[in-house]
Amino acid sequence: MKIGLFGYGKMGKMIENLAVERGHEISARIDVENKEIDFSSFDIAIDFSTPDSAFQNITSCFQHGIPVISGTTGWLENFDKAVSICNQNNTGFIYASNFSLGVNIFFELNAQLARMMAQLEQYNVSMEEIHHTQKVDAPSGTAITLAEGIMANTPYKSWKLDENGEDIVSIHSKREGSVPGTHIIDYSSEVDSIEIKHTAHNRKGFALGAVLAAEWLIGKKGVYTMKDVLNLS
Ligand SMILES: NC(=O)C1=CN([C@@H]2O[C@H](COP(=O)(O)OP(=O)(O)OC[C@H]3O[C@@H](n4cnc5c(N)ncnc54)[C@H](O)[C@@H]3O)[C@@H](O)[C@H]2O)C=CC1
Ligand SMILES: O=C(O)C1=N[C@H](C(=O)O)C[C@H](O)C1
Repeated sequence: MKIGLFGYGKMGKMIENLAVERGHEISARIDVENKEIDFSSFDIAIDFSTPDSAFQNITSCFQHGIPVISGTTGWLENFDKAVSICNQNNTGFIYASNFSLGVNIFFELNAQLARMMAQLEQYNVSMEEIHHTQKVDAPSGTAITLAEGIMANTPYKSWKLDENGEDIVSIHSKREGSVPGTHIIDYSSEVDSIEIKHTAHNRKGFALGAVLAAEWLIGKKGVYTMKDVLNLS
C-alpha cells in the first residue's frame, strides 16, 4: 500500500515506522513545511495533523477519490460535512478518536458499565483525562467518545468541561509532562466508588490501529468505524 501521511509529527513518524515494518511505502509526507501534494502518489491517506487543518486535508483527499484514515481530534463540528463529501466522491473513510485496540475494548466496557449504572441514581459519574503538555485540544477526543457512550446508555444528557450538574457528565482535563493518554471514569456515591481506567504506555497502539484500519479500508467504499475493523459486537 502507498500511504500519504498528513501531519508528520509524533504520530505521523510512529505510523511511518510501523507501516514500513508491515511492508507499506510512505510516498508522501504533508506537513507545514511541505504542502505540495501529488494525489496520484498514494492509495490511501492517514491524517494525524491538527484540529485546524484536518477537515481541509481529509476533504481534499476525498475530492481526488482517495480514502482517508483520520485520527486527528478537535475538528468534529465538520464531521457530517466530511462524510457527505466522502460519499459524493464514492470513496472510503474511517475516523476514530482513538485507534488502539485497548481503548476500543474500553469503549465497550464503558457502555456496558453505563447500562448497569443507568438506574442507580445514588451514583454520580465523572471523568478525568490526562495527556502531555503539547496537546492542543481539551477534552480529548477519546473522553468525548466515552462521554457519548455514557449518554447513549444512561439519562445523562450532555458533557461539560469542569462543570457539575445532575444531567452532566463532568470531564476534567489535566496536562502533565509527556503522558501519552490516560482516561478514568468514576461512578461515586456517598458510600463507595467504581472506577475504570485505561492507560496508554506509549503511542504504538494508536499507530498500529491506524495502519490496521488503512489495510482494512483499502478497496472499500463508505464510512466505517473501528468497531467494523476490529469486529467488536
Ligand atoms: N485517534 C488516535 O488514536 C490519536 C489521535 N491523536 C491526535 O492526532 C493529532 C496529531 O497528534 P500528534 O502527532 O501527537 O501531534 P503533533 O503536534 O506531534 O503533530 C501534528 C503535525 O501536524 C502538522 N500540521 C500542522 N498543520 C498542518 C497541515 N495544514 N497539514 C498537514 N500537517 C500539518 C504539524 O506541523 C505537526 O507536525 C492530534 O489531534 C491528536 O489529538 C493522537 C494520538 C492518537
Ligand atoms: O493528543 C494525543 O496525544 C492523543 N489524542 C487522542 C485524543 O484526543 O483522545 C488520543 C490519545 O488519547 C492521544
